Amino acid sequence: MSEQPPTPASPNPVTPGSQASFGTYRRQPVSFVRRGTRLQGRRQQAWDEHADAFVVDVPRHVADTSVHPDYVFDAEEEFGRTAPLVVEIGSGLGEAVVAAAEADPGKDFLAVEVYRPGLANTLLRIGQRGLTNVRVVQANAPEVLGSMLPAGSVSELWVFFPDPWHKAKHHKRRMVKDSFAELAARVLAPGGVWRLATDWSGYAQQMREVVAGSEHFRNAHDGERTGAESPLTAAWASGADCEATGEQDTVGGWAPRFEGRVLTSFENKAANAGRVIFDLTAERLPAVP
Ligand SMILES: C[S@@+](CC[C@H](N)C(=O)[O-])C[C@H]1O[C@@H](n2cnc3c(N)ncnc32)[C@H](O)[C@@H]1O
Repeated sequence: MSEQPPTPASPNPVTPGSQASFGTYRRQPVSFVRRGTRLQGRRQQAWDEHADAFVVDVPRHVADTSVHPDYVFDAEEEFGRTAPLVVEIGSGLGEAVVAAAEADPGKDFLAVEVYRPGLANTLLRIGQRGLTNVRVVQANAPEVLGSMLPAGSVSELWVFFPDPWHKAKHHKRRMVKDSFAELAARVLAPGGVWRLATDWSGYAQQMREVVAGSEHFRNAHDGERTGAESPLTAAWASGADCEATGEQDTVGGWAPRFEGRVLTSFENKAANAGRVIFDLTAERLPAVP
């Protein structure tokens, strides 16, 4: 755990349940809804036992999930070593990040999540496994990527099963959009990898377009898995999450399932509901001089 960061010169007051509860944050749409923050039982116990060691204590700005723009995370100080840093955005209950940290002790992991009970669950798992290479932060992801993490400091960025925001009027609240690709590009080192997964075909197509439209990324599986091999063709055949059109996906670009991603309860539910899982892998290109 790093030392307490310097108190910002003129911090705005923290406003629990502020704009974020209404879907905006300084007029920007946010990708989450506020859910309960109260902890009980084993989660409260895990928080009490492990928060000091594993929760990154960030100074806040406009809300209790915001990050003060002056605060910069120092991974070397935090972990006490230099190692590749993997960041998972929207880590939920921590199943994926904790399993990966256990499997790969040579890397450091940062779980970013706004949902406090999810983070408490992550702490519980960290404690059960005695891991030292994971930290968690309760914060709005775009702020973590926009200012908290130093530019080029991340080797892998994971966004697995972000909230789909189905209705067209809510699409602006989706996390993965052009502006998010800019933030992802900011934190990833050249050659770094952005991994994405979703169980919603419409969002999968949006993700594929975001990657294709960004000058900072190359789809590592461009043109692969078209036609009968494409998960999109499968989704269009099944009609599990969209109208069954029987069309063929001629674009492809889908990655094989990322073997470092364990099957979370969330993904399991999606698969049980018959939805197809989409993986995408984007490689951070070197900056254009
Ligand atoms: C659908 S869940 C998926 C959780 C996990 N990745 C999994 O696969 O089980 C999406 C998660 O993203 C979190 N989330 C949504 N918007 C976020 C944001 N702006 N910053 C941090 N976390 C966010 C939600 O709280 C939720 O836990």
